[in-house]
Amino acid sequence: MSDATTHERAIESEIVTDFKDKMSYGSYLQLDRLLSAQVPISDPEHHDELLFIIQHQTSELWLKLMRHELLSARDLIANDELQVALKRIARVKHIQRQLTEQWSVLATLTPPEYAQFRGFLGNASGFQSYQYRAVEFLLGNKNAGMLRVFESHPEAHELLETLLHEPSVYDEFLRYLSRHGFDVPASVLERDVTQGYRFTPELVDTFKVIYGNPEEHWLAYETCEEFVDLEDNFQLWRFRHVKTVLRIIGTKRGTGGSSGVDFLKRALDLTFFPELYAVRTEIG
Ligand code: HEM
Ligand SMILES: N[C@@H](CC(=O)c1ccccc1NC=O)C(=O)O
Repeated sequence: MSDATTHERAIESEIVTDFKDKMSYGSYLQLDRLLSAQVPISDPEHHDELLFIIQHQTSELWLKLMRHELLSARDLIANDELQVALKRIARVKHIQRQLTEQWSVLATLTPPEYAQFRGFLGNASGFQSYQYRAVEFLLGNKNAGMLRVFESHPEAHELLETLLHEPSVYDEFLRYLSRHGFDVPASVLERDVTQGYRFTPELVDTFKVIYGNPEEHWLAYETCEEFVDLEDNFQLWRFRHVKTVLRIIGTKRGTGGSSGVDFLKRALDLTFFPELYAVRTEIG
């Protein structure tokens, strides 16, 4: 009998079923480990805590891939392989979209539901996400003070300490531009990369040259626009965070000790690539 008649798909005889001595889907992906890592702490267990845990764990997995891609993009730029770096950045932008879209799943958590298990979270907070901080450092939002919350987590502290002392993707792009004949002040090329990036007016003129003749500087021009996309996407994630927090806890203080939404909103004023925005005012 055909599948259409039985409404049941026949399992083909060649399909492999014996995994005693073979690698399987679950063993390759270490699913036993992955799927035993969701451990609610509310007592009695609250139905919605699993949503809360999985929302964070999936975010951390995407952040892991984002770190991987951004680190590679930065090193490719340093190696003058800008075209390949753009491929990495294209993937990062899709990851950012996933991260931003997934706020809608958590937004189904209502204030009374969250209030029933928030107390169990103690002082745990996303502020202590070392991967989020790693991504911010890679994009250039350096802040040595952020390392303090990782003093009791040596691996995270070391990772962030390393990234703090390394150039960001933007630092490497500016060095690339200098190697390729564009004017980049020595103060930028030799800057202390552990410090937050400072707006440099001379660079706006450099970007004016690129934006004034895209055909001639196509690769640099495309990279500038990709960077603006990265920042735009990052801000969209921050905005959705603020709005989700507002609808779930209003203006309560955060479990991490901050003022809450007001503190989060201040991040919306930060920019990774200030000259790429400043140049827009100068065009036309
Ligand atoms: C019910 C859901 C959530 C609430 C109420 C919430 C609330 C907050 C608050 C109030 C802060 C400020 C720090 C503090 O005092 O705690 C914060 C920071 C943060 N949260 Fe969330 N959050 C939620 C979900 C998430 C999720 C799903 C993620 C994804 C990983 C996340 C990532 C972060 C990050 C990275 C920070 C640091 C932001 C910064 O430094 O600007 N949060 N959150
Ligand atoms: N800061 C949140 C708590 C929170 O969202 C959270 C708690 C534990 C693990 C991750 C969290 N996510 C983001 O801040 C709050 O104040 O309710």
